[in-house]
Amino acid sequence: MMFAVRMDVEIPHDLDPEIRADLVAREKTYCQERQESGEWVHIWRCVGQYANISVFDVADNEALHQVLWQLPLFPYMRIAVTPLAPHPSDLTANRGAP
Ligand SMILES: O=C(O)CC1=CCC(=O)O1
Repeated sequence: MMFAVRMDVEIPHDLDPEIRADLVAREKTYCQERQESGEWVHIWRCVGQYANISVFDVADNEALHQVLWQLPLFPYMRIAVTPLAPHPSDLTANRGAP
């Protein structure tokens, strides 16, 4: 199943800089591991915002929940999930269809 996920990050300004740097570094490693596994298909920066829009390809709702729940920055994020379905006008998805 495909999902679009918007993540808005709000790290408290008074968080210890070392803890902040560690969280951000672990977030990057985690994100790149999930990209390697094929679950995290896209990540795009929302220009001018500490936010991203990502696309996930996972088995089901529970699998997505587990991926998101384990984000190191999860406690500092607002997350909005949109389930995706093929669009009837998508040439790549409908090649060969009548
Ligand atoms: O910078 C962000 O948008 C938060 C984030 C999610 C995965 C990652 O590497 O950073």
